[in-house]
Amino acid sequence: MSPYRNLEEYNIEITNEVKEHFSKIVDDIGEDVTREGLIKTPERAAKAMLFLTQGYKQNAEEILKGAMFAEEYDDMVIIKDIEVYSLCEHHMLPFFGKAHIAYIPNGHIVGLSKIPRIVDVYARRLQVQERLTHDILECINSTLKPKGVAVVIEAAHMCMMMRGVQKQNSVTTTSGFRGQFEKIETRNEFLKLISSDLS
Ligand SMILES: Nc1nc2c(ncn2[C@@H]2O[C@H](COP(=O)(O)OP(=O)(O)OP(=O)(O)O)[C@@H](O)[C@H]2O)c(=O)[nH]1
Ligand SMILES: [Zn+2]
Repeated sequence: MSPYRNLEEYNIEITNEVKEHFSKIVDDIGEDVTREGLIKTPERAAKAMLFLTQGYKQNAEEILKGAMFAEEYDDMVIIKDIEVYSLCEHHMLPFFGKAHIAYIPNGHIVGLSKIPRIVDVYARRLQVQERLTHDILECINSTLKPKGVAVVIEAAHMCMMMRGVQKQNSVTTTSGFRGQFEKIETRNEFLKLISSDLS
């Protein structure tokens, strides 16, 4: 089975069930679900929600294992500014921002696109930013077994912007470091490179 399962493979019964729930929500908030503009809304919302949570059906380890190549390169590899869109598990509202990821190979490198792909696998679930950071970190660490891995995520949370505390400019930064990145010099080099426009 492809590790990149997507919407086309979604179970029609689940889509219809989620659609019925959205229909009820539209009704419960006082809207007219039969109004022209809203007729297809429960179905669209169901498909959007299933798309945004498709990570539960995907396997990040398989994605990484599918493109690991033996290579004697033992310097830092950094992929920065990877867009992240996730849903906070408390309010099911989006949080979004950027992930910066680095690893130091240990006999194997990985296809570059696979790093953003595994970010999406873990982001497309109900998450907290801390767990998202650690899920990505542990997946790379246990699958690629590099000499070191680092993950930094900077994100804004709609549940803190549109409602609740209503702060528009706060950004949450989470990070995780394993192996050689636990050494302060290596970690600082990574942090310096992700803050530069030239890395
Ligand atoms: N640590 C962490 N907290 C998060 C994340 N996303 C949302 N939250 C927080 O989850 C908390 C849930 O707190 P509750 O008091 O149960 O919910 P609430 O009454 O809606 O809280 P307010 O947002 O303060 O109105 C809030 O403080 C949110 O800011 C996340 O990724 N990580
Ligand atoms: Zn929230």
